[in-house]
Amino acid sequence: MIEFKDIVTPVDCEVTVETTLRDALEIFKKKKWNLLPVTDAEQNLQGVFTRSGLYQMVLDGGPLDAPIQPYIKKQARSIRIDTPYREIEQIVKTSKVGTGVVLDEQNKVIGLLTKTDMVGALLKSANTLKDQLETILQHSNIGVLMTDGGMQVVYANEAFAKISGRSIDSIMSRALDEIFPGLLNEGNTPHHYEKFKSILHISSYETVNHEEGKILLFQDISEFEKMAEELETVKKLKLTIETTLENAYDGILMTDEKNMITMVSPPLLELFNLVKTEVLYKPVDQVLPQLKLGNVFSSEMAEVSDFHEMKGIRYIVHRIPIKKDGKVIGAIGKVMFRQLNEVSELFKRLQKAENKASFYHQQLQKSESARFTWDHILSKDSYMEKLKKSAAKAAKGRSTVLVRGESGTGKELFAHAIHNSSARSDGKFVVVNCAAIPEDLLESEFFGYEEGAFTGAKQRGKIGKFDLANGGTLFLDEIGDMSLSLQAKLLRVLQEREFYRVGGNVRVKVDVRIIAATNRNLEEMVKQGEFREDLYYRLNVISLNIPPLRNRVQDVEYLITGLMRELNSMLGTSITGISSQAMTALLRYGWPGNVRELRNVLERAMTFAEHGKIQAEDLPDYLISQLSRPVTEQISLAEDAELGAIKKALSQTNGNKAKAARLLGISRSGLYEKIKKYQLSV
Ligand SMILES: Nc1ncnc2c1ncn2[C@@H]1O[C@H](COP(=O)(O)OP(=O)(O)OP(=O)(O)O)[C@@H](O)[C@H]1O
Repeated sequence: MIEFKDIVTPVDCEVTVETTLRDALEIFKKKKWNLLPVTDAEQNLQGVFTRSGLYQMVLDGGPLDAPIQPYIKKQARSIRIDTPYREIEQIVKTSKVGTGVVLDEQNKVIGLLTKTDMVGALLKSANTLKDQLETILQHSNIGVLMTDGGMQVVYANEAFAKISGRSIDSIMSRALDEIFPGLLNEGNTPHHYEKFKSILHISSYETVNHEEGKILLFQDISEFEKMAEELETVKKLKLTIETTLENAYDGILMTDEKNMITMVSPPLLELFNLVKTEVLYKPVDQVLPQLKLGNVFSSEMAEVSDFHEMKGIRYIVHRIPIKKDGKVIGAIGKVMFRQLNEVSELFKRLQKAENKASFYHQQLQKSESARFTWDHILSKDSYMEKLKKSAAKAAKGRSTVLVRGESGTGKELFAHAIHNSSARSDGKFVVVNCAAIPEDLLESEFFGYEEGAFTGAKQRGKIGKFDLANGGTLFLDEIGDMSLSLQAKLLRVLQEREFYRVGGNVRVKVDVRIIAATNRNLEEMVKQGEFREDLYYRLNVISLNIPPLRNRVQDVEYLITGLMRELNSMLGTSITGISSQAMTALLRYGWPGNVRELRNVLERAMTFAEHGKIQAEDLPDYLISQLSRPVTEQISLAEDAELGAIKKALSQTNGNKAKAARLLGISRSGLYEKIKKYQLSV
């Protein structure tokens, strides 16, 4: 930067009003100045003695010793040394006076400012400027090309050489149109110049010859294109994250480096009752302080919270820091509650299954002992009550008992209770399911076999069920499924109270009470020759006929309550309620599988039930569909009562319609009509 003091010509001679023409001539001869500043003894400016003043004095014939005083010009042009350089430039350009006197801050004369000084300085600053500009242009990544008025290239920088793929030497001093045809026809407004992948600006300037030269600037946009591509990728990535978040199964939110919420998933908003627009760009520690997401900014580590609860829903928070170059620049909060509930649901079911397994394990240990008593047979039905009483009486004797009824009505339960209330309750209660054991094994199951009776395994012999039940009760379930040959052997034991083991010839005496059960029509089987008549009579000494559940109208609701209590202790649950819809569905159903089916349905529903109550949706579909049965199929309360009375009468009379009609006080044909109306299967 040029300063004024750098271009001032110092004055090293003293010229006063007394200076003589001779001295003045001497100074002018030596200095080539156009004027001499005239000062007093304190260097204050008195005026100037110009070269033309000198000539005038000589022409006037002034003696050489005469003082120059009369020829001194009083109005001298002076400039203070602290005048800014720009102003000096202006003064020099406009002033008619070629030379000015320079004064210091105390207005004392210190030098002269000549036009030569000024031109020299301007030239120097122009050169500096040129050097600076050239340095900038050479290092700029904007390609620069300059022509003179004749459109010949006068300047090109490195960046242009790079953009155009030409060396500077091959361009310089050549006609622009020749090297880059058509370039000059490009418009003056900045635009995309495809050939050089640049934005082109063309502007004009005035050359020293007052012609119009061109300056062409090329801004490389391949960098921008790369950036735009990157931006596009970032945008796509953002969209992907947003879509993922929108559809996330769990609650997720993200924060930035100031821990402000930048993204949030709908399940999270739903869980915490929040509105997206109200939480976005808010500090997470203010909106959801319970998540403690700020923790990861100090710990810089991912962490998992303890269990929390919201609206009765348990959740855990997984806090994850987002790091860049080792610095935490945000956080992700993952609020897991859905899987958690599923897992805990599975866990609950596992626990229930375990409880069940241990229950069955205990029961297994108790097998061969009768577990149930009359109290376990739940019923409010008066016929059932009577049946229990008669069975209890029969239990006291020794007679064989035949328990009949559809599958699942509780035949085995009766057998248990009979044994338990009999005099042989201390003895074993041995169960044989005649339908479940293969025919060829049934005999050895019953009577056992002697050591070495078979070649092959189990050489040591086997104790049969009769042996086991000695002194106790043998419960022959599904007796109707026993083969005729075995029926004969069974009959013999019943008659003679002794038997032979398989492969043995020693008579074994036994004292066993037989309780048999079947759901088959033995009378019909006898008729068909499938069941021995003599055995039938032998078994049918005391016959207990358990009515199906559909004929025990009051029992369904009573059993539901009782079975739920029992199942709760077995499953380890505490389901105590049942919705009225679920109850309606259960009451409307026909229960072909009887109490066993009801028990299974309840067990399943209690496994699924939440909040301590069975809902309709916890029931299997075929039961839910009871709710949507057409109205015409449904019956009124009065009809319900009527149906109940008919069912009861029929079950008390063992399906004897004449007796049932009498009991109901209606005609037989009237009963037939009603049986048809209610589609009863009798
Ligand atoms: N009155 C009742 N009170 C409580 N539980 C009952 C009652 N009747 C039956 N159950 C239960 O129903 C299920 C079936 O009972 P049980 O095995 O005694 O029937 P069943 O008539 O012997 O069946 P199957 O002929 O198929 O052997 C058992 O879990 C039993 O505890």
